[in-house]
Amino acid sequence: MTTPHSPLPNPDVGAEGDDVIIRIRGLVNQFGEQRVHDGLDLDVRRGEILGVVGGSGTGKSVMMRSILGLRRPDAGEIEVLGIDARSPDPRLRREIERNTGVLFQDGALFSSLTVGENVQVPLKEYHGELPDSLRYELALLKVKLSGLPADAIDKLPSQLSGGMRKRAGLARALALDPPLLFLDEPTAGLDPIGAAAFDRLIRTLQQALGLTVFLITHDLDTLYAICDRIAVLADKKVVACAPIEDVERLDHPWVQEYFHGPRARAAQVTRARNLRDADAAGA
Ligand SMILES: Nc1ncnc2c1ncn2[C@@H]1O[C@H](COP(=O)(O)OP(=O)(O)OP(=O)(O)O)[C@@H](O)[C@H]1O
Repeated sequence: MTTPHSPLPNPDVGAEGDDVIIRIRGLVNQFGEQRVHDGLDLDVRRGEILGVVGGSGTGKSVMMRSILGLRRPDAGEIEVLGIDARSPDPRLRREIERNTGVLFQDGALFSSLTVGENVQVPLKEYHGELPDSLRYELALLKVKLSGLPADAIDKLPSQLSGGMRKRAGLARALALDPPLLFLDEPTAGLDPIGAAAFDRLIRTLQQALGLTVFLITHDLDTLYAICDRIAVLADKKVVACAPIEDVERLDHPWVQEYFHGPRARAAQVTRARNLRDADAAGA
């Protein structure tokens, strides 16, 4: 699959032997006259953090919604954990839902519920048989796992900072121990230190829990710090899906502008420094 600009096609698609957890083929999404995706292919491998980038309006969120079954595509195939995401069968839909955690951009917490009650929403839906005290304990575990202090569990979202609300959203996304985690702009609105801490948290949780992470971001620091591969959306398709070092070299105008501007250089310097520090700490 090549594009007029792309010497680096989406090389993994169809590769033999990969443990693919999300498989998209020929995806088409259209709103009226506007075609957002036109024959988009993508494989997400088990255990990776896949960063999804692309200009504004290129259809990153629409792709995520299609994978989650929140939008029915106009054409194409999507398999999540081997299940057809387009299936109207509610049991299959539920199976996908039970195995995926989602952190939406705004956290999407219920404002009238405490953090603990928010985290317990999916637990109640899928494990209604559990006693209240155990559900509370499970919620507390997820709250702590997400890096919040234990007393945050009884607070309302409005009593938390933006960064803490993201962590509360993450705690809820992890409530059912899903193997697959979707993050939509997780560091948007955080200051650089808060964003770096959130990146580290995602990496730590991904490694500790063996998660596969589908991460939409504009944040170059996040891409350099924690993503195993980057999928680039442009021209209504995924024009490349590869480690960042390979994507940087892609001969595509948007990629060149994005990965070779001043912000990208700053992110590269930060990564080089972090790698050096990590080497020194390991030496
Ligand atoms: N429900 C809808 N009805 C009509 N058009 C829509 C709808 N949802 C998305 N679109 C259009 O689809 C295109 C892709 O939207 P999407 O939100 O996926 O972009 P994005 O890549 O996530 O952008 P951003 O980086 O700005 O968040 C946009 O032009 C948007 O206006």
